[in-house]
Amino acid sequence: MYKLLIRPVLFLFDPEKVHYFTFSAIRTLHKIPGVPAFIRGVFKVEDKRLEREVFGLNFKNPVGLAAGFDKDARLFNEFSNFGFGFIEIGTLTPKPQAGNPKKRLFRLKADSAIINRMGFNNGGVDEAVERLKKNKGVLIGGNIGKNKVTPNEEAVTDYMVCFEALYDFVDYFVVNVSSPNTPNLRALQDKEPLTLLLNTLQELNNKKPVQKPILLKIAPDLTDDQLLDIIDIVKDTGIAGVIATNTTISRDGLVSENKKEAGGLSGKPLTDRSTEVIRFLAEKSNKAFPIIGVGGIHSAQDAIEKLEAGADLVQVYTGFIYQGPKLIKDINKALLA
Ligand SMILES: Cc1cc2nc3c(=O)[nH]c(=O)nc-3n(C[C@H](O)[C@H](O)[C@H](O)COP(=O)(O)O)c2cc1C
Repeated sequence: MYKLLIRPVLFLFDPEKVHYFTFSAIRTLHKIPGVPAFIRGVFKVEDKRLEREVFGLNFKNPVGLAAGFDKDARLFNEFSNFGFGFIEIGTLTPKPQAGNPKKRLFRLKADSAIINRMGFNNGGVDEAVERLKKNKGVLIGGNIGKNKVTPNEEAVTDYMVCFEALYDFVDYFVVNVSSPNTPNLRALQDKEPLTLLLNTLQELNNKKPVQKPILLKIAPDLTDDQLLDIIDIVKDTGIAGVIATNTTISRDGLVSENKKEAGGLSGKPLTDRSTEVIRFLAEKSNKAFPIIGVGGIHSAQDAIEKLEAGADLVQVYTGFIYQGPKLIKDINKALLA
């Protein structure tokens, strides 16, 4: 129904407007008695065999909603009704920021892809915390970043502020240094600044009565040498794992007119590269740490390939837009087959 009826209408309009319209529609629908239970009935697949224990957390199933969709933690309770095993909110920054000027989100329909240059538009971490207090039991990842105006030399403080604010309200953390849309952010992926950043957060974490898993989200554009550095950094800093991958700056093989837009590319053109990164990390590290696989999952088979390449969990974003909520059910059903 989504691909035949809903998507053709949604795709007639500006993608960012559709995003906010969809949020209002889902919120409104959830206020109608019986509808949340109906949505759960249609989409949720509950089965012991889908449960996973990864970095000490118990996931009801291995399919999550990737960061950037519910940046401000507005709708995580409602989204979990569509069958996700976990929801990653963010990227959040200490202070609210508007992000880049519109238009900044582009569909590449012929490529089953999206280009975005949102630039961490978000209402700031404190506002999100207020909403997270209304969590009805959803497993939440908190994806954190730095404000655009914060120079890289002071970036550590921004991540610390977000870590402290979110600590009581998320189950795991994601350090995002891989978005292509905040100038110079990806320089923080270099060995020295990254080690400093992760060590500092680990120190904060170690002071807490309970340590929360901290993961690093990486770009698909890293070279093999840089990926080997990442393996060393994960070992040296003792963080819990890696999310592979964020969007790419590559434009290889695209046919859509919008391919010239600046920003990060997600969706089908990213499928193979992100799986390759997962396989490389898993093989070269001898599976030393858990990996969340994300990038171009548009079918159950795409998800299975990532799990077989070494991912412990997967996330979807662009595939959710192109395929609709049935994608999550398809993946979970396929895992039971
Ligand atoms: C519009 C949009 C906004 C995004 N915002 C974020 C973000 O704020 N933080 C982040 O870590 N990743 C962000 N991402 C990246 C996704 O979480 C994901 O890593 C990437 O899109 C690849 O997965 P996909 O091909 O399933 O979309 C964003 C992606 C899109 C399309």
